[in-house]
Amino acid sequence: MPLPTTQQPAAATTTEGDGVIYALATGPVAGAIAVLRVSGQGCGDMLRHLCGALPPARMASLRSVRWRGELLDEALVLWFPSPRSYTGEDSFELHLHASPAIMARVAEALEGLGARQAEAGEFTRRAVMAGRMDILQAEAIADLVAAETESQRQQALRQKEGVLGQLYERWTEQIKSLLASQEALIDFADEELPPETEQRLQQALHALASEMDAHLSNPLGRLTREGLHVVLAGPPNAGKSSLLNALTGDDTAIVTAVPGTTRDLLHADIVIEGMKVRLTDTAGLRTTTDMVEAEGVKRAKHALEGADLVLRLVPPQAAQHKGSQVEAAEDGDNHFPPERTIMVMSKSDLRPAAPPPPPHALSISTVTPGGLEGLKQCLAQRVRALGAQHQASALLTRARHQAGIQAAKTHLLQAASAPLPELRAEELRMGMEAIGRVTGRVGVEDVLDSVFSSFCIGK
Ligand SMILES: Nc1nc2c(c(=O)[nH]1)N(C=O)[C@@H](CNc1ccc(C(=O)N[C@@H](CCC(=O)O)C(=O)O)cc1)CN2
Ligand SMILES: Nc1nc2c(ncn2[C@@H]2O[C@H](COP(=O)(O)OP(=O)(O)OP(=O)(O)O)[C@@H](O)[C@H]2O)c(=O)[nH]1
Ligand SMILES: [Mg+2]
Repeated sequence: MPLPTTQQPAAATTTEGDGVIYALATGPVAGAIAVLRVSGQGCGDMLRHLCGALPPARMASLRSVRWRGELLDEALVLWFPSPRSYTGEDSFELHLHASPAIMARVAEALEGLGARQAEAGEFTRRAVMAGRMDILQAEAIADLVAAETESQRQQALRQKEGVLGQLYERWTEQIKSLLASQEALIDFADEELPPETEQRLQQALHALASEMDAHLSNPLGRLTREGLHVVLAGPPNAGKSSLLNALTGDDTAIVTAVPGTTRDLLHADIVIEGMKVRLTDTAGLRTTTDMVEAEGVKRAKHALEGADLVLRLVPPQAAQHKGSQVEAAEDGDNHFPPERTIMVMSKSDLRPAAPPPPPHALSISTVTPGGLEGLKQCLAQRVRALGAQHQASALLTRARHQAGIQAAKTHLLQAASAPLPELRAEELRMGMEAIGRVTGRVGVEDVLDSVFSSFCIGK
């Protein structure tokens, strides 16, 4: 249920740390209890107004919530005086009976006392502004609230503990000390640079740049957040849509005996070994004069390019006529990236006498019980291998981080090839700034809006 909105337009009242905000922290009114969160300078007076004397700090107390002489609810009340609260400001929580009628009246009372409804992420935004967490930890809270899989939960908690911030902080400190050495050279410009100092600087810069490279090229953070992109592709009628349905356990995709049934890309998420896997069903690859189907084939080829893994379905006829120019041309061999493709011989029930699948290929059937076991195990194996590779490392999860660290690396390499200490110092400063933007040390105001726009109200 939407709470009554404030009188003023939200945008005009958004000043950091300004005013008392409230929000339902427990999402749409449902279940037995709803938690209303309130934060901001002076909210203790509001709590006194509603419940009489302030309850003991950080302890649950049962109180009557009254407004203008009327009892609104019996609630559990938590009072968090500044600075020991989530936001760092005076805050309180009302654990109310979850009913739309109670919510509406308590919201009305809070607004009567001068509070306004919080914007998305505003509590966490205030926590960042109060220096209680950095932007990376705030993003981690958004990830934690949205976590659907075990790997997402673990990633978010690690980042919330600050592992990513600590890594970036260490890099910043290292760059800072290199910067200090260059600044010392600027101050004593007439003295010759000893060759071993020059060598040490080069080593340090390249070591740092390659550490950043390893971090940038580790895909596990993105895979955890977005899911492993697995694309099902192959000629028409190969059984792609049937496989999608079998893996998800429902009938998302239309299946018919007519080749060319699927045209749009169809997405469905499953979880394998605690990892989100995004399956994409595609139009069968063939040359066609049908405009609609041709568009589908184009999209299918595009999906193949962005795939982390491709399941290339090969139906029985195609396997038998392998090498026949018709099939080869229609199937578009060159669209399958070999290192990311698993060959899947489909409809194995129709070829009981067929020779065993070629090495590295799997054989499946969507109509025989257990016909998918091999494929499922193969996918699970891939996911496990990914996870084991980078168990405890600080993972880069967002394009925002990618862009910042990439820029920092570029500045380090430019510093390495710059001929003068002044130029090196400038590149090093820009490198530190690029990392600072990722952690929020630099230009925090610029990134706040984009970071918090994806939050839910009440966080
Ligand atoms: N009812 C309720 N449950 C919740 C939250 C909440 O705000 N309210 N949380 C919201 O995210 C999470 C817990 N995180 C929290 C983090 C810090 C503080 C806090 O008040 N910190 C103070 C006091 C610490 C203390 O008492 O020792 C501090 O760090 O100074 C509260 C909750 C999940 N569960
Ligand atoms: N016997 C047998 N038939 C299958 C199997 N998988 C799919 N089929 C049948 O093959 C036909 C085509 O299946 P689809 O899943 O629609 O094939 P598709 O690859 O999605 O086809 P397009 O969307 O046209 O590209 C349907 O009649 C399915 O019932 C299988 O494992 N065994
Ligand atoms: Mg299909």
